[in-house]
Amino acid sequence: MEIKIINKSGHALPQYETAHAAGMDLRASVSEEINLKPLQRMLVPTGLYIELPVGYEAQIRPRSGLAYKHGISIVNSPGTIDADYRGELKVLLVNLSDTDFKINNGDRIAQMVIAKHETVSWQPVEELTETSRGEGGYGHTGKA
Ligand SMILES: O=c1ccn([C@H]2C[C@H](O)[C@@H](COP(=O)(O)OP(=O)(O)OP(=O)(O)O)O2)c(=O)[nH]1
Ligand SMILES: [Mg+2]
Repeated sequence: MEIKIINKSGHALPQYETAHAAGMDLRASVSEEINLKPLQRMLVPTGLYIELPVGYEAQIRPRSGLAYKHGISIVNSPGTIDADYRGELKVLLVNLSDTDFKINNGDRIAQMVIAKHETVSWQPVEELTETSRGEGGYGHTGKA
């Protein structure tokens, strides 16, 4: 499937890094180095604008390497890009480590997964179908 994209990033288009990867890495498109302090969050631009087909979304997810090695995550993970959004794709990074983290133009800061989604309507009712789980949750299975 082809998706329309405008690339103002100055970098190559996002690509799958391996044959069967689910996500494409997103690069920072910034004019100067960013210094993300501990617990600081920042909306980092990518210079990319996409036109998703109706029925699709894009999810902006953290990269596990950055998360593990540097505590870099995404505040609203997974970020949701709606099919009718025409603005610049941005990544809401947060530094969960206790040291500064520097981001340079072109660094791969996140990954994006394109996914199908349903659009539903509600059927208001008074009762829901019974199940053995019922209202149990939050670790209730396996208890005596
Ligand atoms: O990580 C993200 C999340 C969102 N967006 C863009 C695309 C998305 O379609 C739009 C709105 O996102 P969302 O619905 O998560 O934010 P909101 O706070 O509900 O804003 P709005 O009232 O504009 O929907 O912002 C991004 O660029 N990056
Ligand atoms: Mg919204």
